[in-house]
Amino acid sequence: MARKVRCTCVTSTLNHGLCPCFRDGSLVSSSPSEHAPPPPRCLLLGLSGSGKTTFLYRVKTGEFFDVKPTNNFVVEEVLINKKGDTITFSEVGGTNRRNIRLQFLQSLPLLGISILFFIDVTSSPDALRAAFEELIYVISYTQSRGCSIHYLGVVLNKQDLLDPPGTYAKRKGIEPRVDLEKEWPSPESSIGKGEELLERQSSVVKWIKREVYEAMEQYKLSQPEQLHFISELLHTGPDGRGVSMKTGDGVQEVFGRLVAGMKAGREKAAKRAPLGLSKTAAGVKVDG
Ligand SMILES: Nc1nc2c(ncn2[C@@H]2O[C@H](COP(=O)(O)OP(=O)(O)OP(=O)(O)O)[C@@H](O)[C@H]2O)c(=O)[nH]1
Ligand SMILES: [Mg+2]
Repeated sequence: MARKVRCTCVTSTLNHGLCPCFRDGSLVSSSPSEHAPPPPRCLLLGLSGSGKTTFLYRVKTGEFFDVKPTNNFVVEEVLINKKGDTITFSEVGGTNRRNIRLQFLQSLPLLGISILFFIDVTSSPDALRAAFEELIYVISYTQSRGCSIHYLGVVLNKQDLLDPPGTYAKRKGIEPRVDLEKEWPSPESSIGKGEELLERQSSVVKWIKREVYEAMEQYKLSQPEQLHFISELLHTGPDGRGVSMKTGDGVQEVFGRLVAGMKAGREKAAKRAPLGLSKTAAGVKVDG
């Protein structure tokens, strides 16, 4: 039965205490009709501190908020067009132990989902490895449950903190955290030795991308219907921009790609699936 609840998320703050949320695994919907299909859903996943909540606030309000680590999970509905269509984002906090995330994933109907997976590009190589492991775990876990991933966007966030000379961080007066020349990337031979410094920045991205593809091959995982590395936005030089939830650069592009990718992935999956497989056993239409 559709009902509204009072909670403390951003939507409720903006909407007089009312919002559509999953609480304790049960669907609470503000749809006008309880028979209307639920809005497409996207999981926001990634290690703690990678920028998931910051993204959520950005797309919800257009503003940057300095947020605290997420306990358990947060659910927000975000408008995608003037017709009033929405996406429901579910952020699973990265500080929790994996079994909490597992429980959350288990509570969702999983026939087809979309995921934005956040990676902090300034992480140390060890932390990046942990992020890859988590990403591979998420892909293999969803596939082991017979669920296809309609869209997977890997968001390489915090590019404002990379520090090639003359690029974004310096122009904006942001204190760079990673000096690419000195610290990053050391992933051994994968980075061409004689490269110009500015090119090394995009090498970081290439390295991340290659690692993910290799791991998927190693574990024999199927490709998601749509897979984007939100990395092409990383341009260097005087007009360089990056993906940064802090500065807001690339946020619209991430969102736009997600919306288009979810639609394309869903259509691709529908063509492939035999009739009738778009419904769960409980008769709930799974969308997005
Ligand atoms: N410089 C910079 N800081 C960012 C960016 N995105 C997020 N942050 C900061 O990184 C910290 C962690 O961001 P969150 O959005 O809480 O990260 P999260 O992935 O939701 O973390 P958990 O909820 O613990 O899983 C916050 O202090 C943010 O302000 C970015 O693009 N650039
Ligand atoms: Mg969070």
